[in-house]
Amino acid sequence: MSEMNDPAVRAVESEQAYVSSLYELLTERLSEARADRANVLQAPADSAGEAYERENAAERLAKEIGRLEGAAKGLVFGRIDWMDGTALRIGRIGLHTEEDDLPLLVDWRANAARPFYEATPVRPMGLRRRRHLRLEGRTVVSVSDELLDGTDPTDEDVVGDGPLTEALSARRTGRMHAAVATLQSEQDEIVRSAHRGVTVVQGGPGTGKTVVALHRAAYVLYAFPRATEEGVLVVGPNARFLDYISQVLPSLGENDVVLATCQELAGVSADTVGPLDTARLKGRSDLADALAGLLRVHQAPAGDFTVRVGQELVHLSGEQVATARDAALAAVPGHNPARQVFKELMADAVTGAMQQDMGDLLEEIDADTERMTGLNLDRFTGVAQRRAEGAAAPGPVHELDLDAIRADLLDDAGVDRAVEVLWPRLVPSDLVKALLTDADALAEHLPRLTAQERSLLLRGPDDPWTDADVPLLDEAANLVDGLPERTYGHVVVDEAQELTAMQWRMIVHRCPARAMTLVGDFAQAGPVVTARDWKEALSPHVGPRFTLHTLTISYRTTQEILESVRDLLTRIAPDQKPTRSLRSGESPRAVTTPRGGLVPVVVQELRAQSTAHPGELLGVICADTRVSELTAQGAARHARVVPASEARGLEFDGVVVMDPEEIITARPGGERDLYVALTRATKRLCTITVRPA
Ligand SMILES: Nc1ncnc2c1ncn2[C@@H]1O[C@H](COP(=O)(O)OP(=O)(O)OP(=O)(O)O)[C@@H](O)[C@H]1O
Repeated sequence: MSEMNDPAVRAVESEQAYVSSLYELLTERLSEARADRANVLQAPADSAGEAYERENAAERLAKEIGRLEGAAKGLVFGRIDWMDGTALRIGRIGLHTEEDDLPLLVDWRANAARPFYEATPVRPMGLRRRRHLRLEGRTVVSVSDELLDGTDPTDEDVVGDGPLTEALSARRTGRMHAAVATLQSEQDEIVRSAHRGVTVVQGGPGTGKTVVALHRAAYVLYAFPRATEEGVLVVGPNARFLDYISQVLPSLGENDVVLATCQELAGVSADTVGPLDTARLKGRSDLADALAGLLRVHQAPAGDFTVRVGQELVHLSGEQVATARDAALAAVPGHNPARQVFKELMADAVTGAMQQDMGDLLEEIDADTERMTGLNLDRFTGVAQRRAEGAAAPGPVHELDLDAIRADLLDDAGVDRAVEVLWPRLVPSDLVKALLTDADALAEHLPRLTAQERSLLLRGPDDPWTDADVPLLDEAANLVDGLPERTYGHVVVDEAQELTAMQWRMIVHRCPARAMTLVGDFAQAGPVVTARDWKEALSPHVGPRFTLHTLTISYRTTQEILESVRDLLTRIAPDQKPTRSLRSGESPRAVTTPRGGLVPVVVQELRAQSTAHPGELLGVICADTRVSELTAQGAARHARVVPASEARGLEFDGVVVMDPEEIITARPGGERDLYVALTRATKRLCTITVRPA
């Protein structure tokens, strides 16, 4: 068959013409946006308002430019043909000509694109064919078709290897790529879900939880205007992981999503890692109650209030103070903002008391004068007349300028000192210190902990903050200064099984609408977490209001590797159904070595693998304490050296796991760390075990 008669070649050529026109349109849109931005920036601004408008317009256009640039790679990847002969191209963003409202390219998130992901031969949704296009740069290099209506292929169809197989067999690059062209229907269903509350996605290693989380973030931005307005946040377990996923959303044309670890959210840097037992305790929500309890001690717990105004001492009773306290607490969240309200209420109460005193005094004078002279002073001051005309109280002391007195009171240093005694201004970190450096405060506010547990929490005043202190500092900031400055319309949490109760509080404070997508796997939980399932983890924060989905097919870990970890999985998560894999590959290899030779054998294995499989991404996962030794011995020349505690979510073509026993014993829950380490490879796994002496 000559090339021209080859349906694959013809299909590529005809798609190329269409794809080229789409790229031309994209280039045109980009030039327009760039020119508009240049014009906006050059336009004169005659007032601050105009300058502000100009800045906003320039920012909007910069975002649009970023969106178009981000979508350029792999701009179009799909086409669906209906049985009636019409067709739609599916891509990372939508594009249409100005004259014509009909899109030349449909955004993958649009309803019209749904059949591309959902149609099957059993339920073709009106489709005859689904076509995948593979592009290199702007060139179409292959197409591959699936026929959905049961008809035989014609000369126009190119039925071949599925694009999923192709995507899965591609080499890993160390960065995750969008899976928008090959999202599977069980994944797509969650990504496109209309549910706006809390969606939980669980599934074994490599089942695409991260893929679902990130595509869901992009979908939410497209489909839910409130999320676009208020922003989307993606939380990941560490900087290494965030770096791994960082390109996915920009490649879907979404540059505005905030990616952060919990530490970054709190804006606190704490490089020290504290002991695990302590960290586990600090993750409990009892700590939030303790901080709130300690704070109440600083919010006018009891007592009266006396302040000097001019020559007068004005006194408010404990009861009046308590009324002001309760009203201030109800008025605004946060101790410091509520302090201002408290102060204002106290100023009101003081002026009220003065008014009362003055009224009593004047009435006494009136009565005395009238008794002694027969004169009615009210008549002379015109008060009686004003009263008759219906003027509002305050009656006889109308002449006192209460507003001025109140303003003076609010500015008065003496008043501030008196308020400070009842309701001191606080610094959030001081509140945490006040709790953790004082054995009595710990005993009073953490009655449910044992004395030994409390002693684990006790710290010196100058000890550095640890990573487990971060959520406490954030909680304190919330209690002291009020809600976080930045909140989001939708929050996505990856490796969500890793969050402690205190970290969940951080997330929930930033998501007032409680619209969240949470993905994770409790079989992979680290040692700090105490919850064992979603209900336990989430119910204190969102109650029973979450929907749970389970992904069942692994796209990373080969069937052989999954089988080799089956016993381990039964031990760490007896209730979990084993995952089935789409991939098969080599059987995992196990190498044993005497203890002394461990590191050289690992480095030798890495060297051998990197030579045998050039261009592939190789990782070596070891107990955390071994990272520097391995690096010093040259492991990093052949592979990425990953501490077991940071392997969650990552993937490599080949993985060498160094000394599984050491990973198990390195920290509590070490078998789960090992399970994570063993399930990171897409192709080959080698474990290097120490032979007993
Ligand atoms: N529909 C898909 N098309 C192409 N690749 C996919 C698809 N779904 C998942 N993958 C790939 O499978 C691999 C595993 O996916 P992902 O990291 O999302 O799994 P995970 O469930 O988050 O894994 P883990 O439990 O280890 O964190 C990734 O390389 C991802 O790109």
